[in-house]
Amino acid sequence: MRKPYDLIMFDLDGTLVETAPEIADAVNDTLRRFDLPEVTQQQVNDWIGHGTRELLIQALAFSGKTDLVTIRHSKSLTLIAGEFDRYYKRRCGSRSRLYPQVRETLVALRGRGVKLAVVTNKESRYTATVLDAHQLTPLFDQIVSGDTLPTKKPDPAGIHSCLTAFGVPRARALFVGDSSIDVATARNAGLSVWALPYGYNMGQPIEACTPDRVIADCSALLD
Ligand SMILES: O=C(O)COP(=O)(O)O
Repeated sequence: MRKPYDLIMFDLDGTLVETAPEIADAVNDTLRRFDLPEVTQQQVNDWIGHGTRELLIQALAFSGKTDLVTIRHSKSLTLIAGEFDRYYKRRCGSRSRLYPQVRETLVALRGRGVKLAVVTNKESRYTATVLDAHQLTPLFDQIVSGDTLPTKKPDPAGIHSCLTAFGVPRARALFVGDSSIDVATARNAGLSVWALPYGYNMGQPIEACTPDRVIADCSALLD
C-alpha cells in the first residue's frame, strides 16, 4: 500500500472533532455561575485556536465589558478558571462529535504504517478527555498539547518534537489543520500543510491563509 507520508500531525478542535458546542456550554455554565451574560456559539467558534484558557479570558472580557489585560490580571481569574475546568470536564463528550471520515482515515493510515500525532493548543487535561470521549487516544503515537512544551502553536516546537521522536525528515511529514494558526505552525517548521474548511478559523475562509491544499474531509489523505 502506498505511503505518501511517514508522519501526519493533526490539529484537534475543528479538524478531528467538532468541539465548539460543548465548549460554549461550559463557558456559559461559568458565566451564569458568576452572574455574567452568556456569549453566543459564533463568538465561541471564533475564539477557538489559542487554547481553552485564552478562550475563557476572551469570553470573560466580552461578557464583563472589559479588556483582556484586566481579565488576565484579575484576582478572581484563578477561581473562575477552576469553575470552568469543572464545567468543561463535565461537558466533554456531551455535544462534541467526530467529523465525517476521521476515524476511518486514522485507522487506514495506521494500517499503512503512518505515524500519527495530535498537535493542539488545547491544554493536555482537556485534550485527553476529548480524545478519550471519542475513543481516539489509541490511534495516536504522540500527543502534544498547548501546555506540553514551553511554547504553543504557531511556534513549531510541537512539530519538531514529533519529527524528532519518530526520526522523520520534514519532507516525509504533513500537518493537517483548520486555521491560520495551523498553517503558520507548519510554515514555521518548513512542512507541507493541508487544511479542512469546516473548522474554526476565527471567522475567515481557510483559503485566505493559503495552505498547500484544502481538502473536503480527511479521506483525501488516503488518495
Ligand atoms: O483549544 C484551542 O483553542 C485550540 O485547539 P486546536 O489547536 O486543537 O485548534
